[in-house]
Amino acid sequence: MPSDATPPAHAPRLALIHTGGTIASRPSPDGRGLTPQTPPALPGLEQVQVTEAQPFSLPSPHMTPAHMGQLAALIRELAPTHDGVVVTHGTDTLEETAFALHLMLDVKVPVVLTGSMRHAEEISWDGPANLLDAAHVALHPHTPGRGPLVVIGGDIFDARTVTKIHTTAVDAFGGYPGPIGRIDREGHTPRLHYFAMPEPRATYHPAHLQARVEILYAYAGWTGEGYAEAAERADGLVIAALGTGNLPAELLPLIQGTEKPVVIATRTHAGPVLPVYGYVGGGATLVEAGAIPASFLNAHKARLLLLILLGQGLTREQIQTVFERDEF
Ligand SMILES: NC(=O)C[C@H](N)C(=O)O
Repeated sequence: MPSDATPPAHAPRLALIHTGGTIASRPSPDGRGLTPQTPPALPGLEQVQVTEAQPFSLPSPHMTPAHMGQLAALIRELAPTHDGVVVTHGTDTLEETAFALHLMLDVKVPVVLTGSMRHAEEISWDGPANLLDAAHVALHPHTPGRGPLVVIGGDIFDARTVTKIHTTAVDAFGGYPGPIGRIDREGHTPRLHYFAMPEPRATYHPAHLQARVEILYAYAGWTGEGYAEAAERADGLVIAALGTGNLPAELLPLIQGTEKPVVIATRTHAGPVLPVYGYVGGGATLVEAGAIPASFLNAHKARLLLLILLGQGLTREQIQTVFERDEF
């Protein structure tokens, strides 16, 4: 597979958007632990014209769908005058922002998200290398058409499948089936390989991101605690169910009695939700009761898809079709 970047005709223009996270963090002066303070500087790209923006500076557990919408709007504004966009972001919810952008953005230029696991005052500070990798990936001629990507530790991930798999390791990201590409450096020269072809994807234009979608997490012995309350106050539910999308028997009548969309994801870390089991609460009975299998999306990505589809005014049947046909 080709690996050398073709030099562009003009100086490449990169939009660098900072949103906070550990990549912008340091120990706070009051001794209370790390907080986002200073966005990281982009090292070693003298030939590139960089425009920086910082719409907000948050630890990523404070990110909301509204922030994701704000970020999408800013990227739409910057994309026409840039060749690539890099977003620095906390790693905790990075996959959610990446997937929300994947669903909402149809800009022509690459969008690459990155973060760091160690802060600027640590000996193993991984911010500069991740940022430089992300910039190289964003400006590489083989990147357009792949949707927003996540670059961490030299691995390049698709927004649909990437997930945080470790709380402290520098290689904190994975997901099934794994990276779609890899960036390394030979001296100062980036070497980039993609292992997958760009794939078509659907994009959505929700009128709002305010739908309330709650996630319930299944476990052995769950008899539906919390379900009725969540179904009452939310516009839709996602259940991180068991295995291929099964639940304890007590959940079946609850789902049968719910008009609002109920999406069944899995708490297992890889693989699709398939309605194969016919015992009470088995996936086949849940689908018969109207539940919607989440395909291979994890619960928090299924939640964002449902929230965006509700925000676009889709009916439960239309939502089911999107999930069934993997239109994301
Ligand atoms: N490594 C990180 O960025 C974690 C941090 N708590 C955040 O997501 O903002």
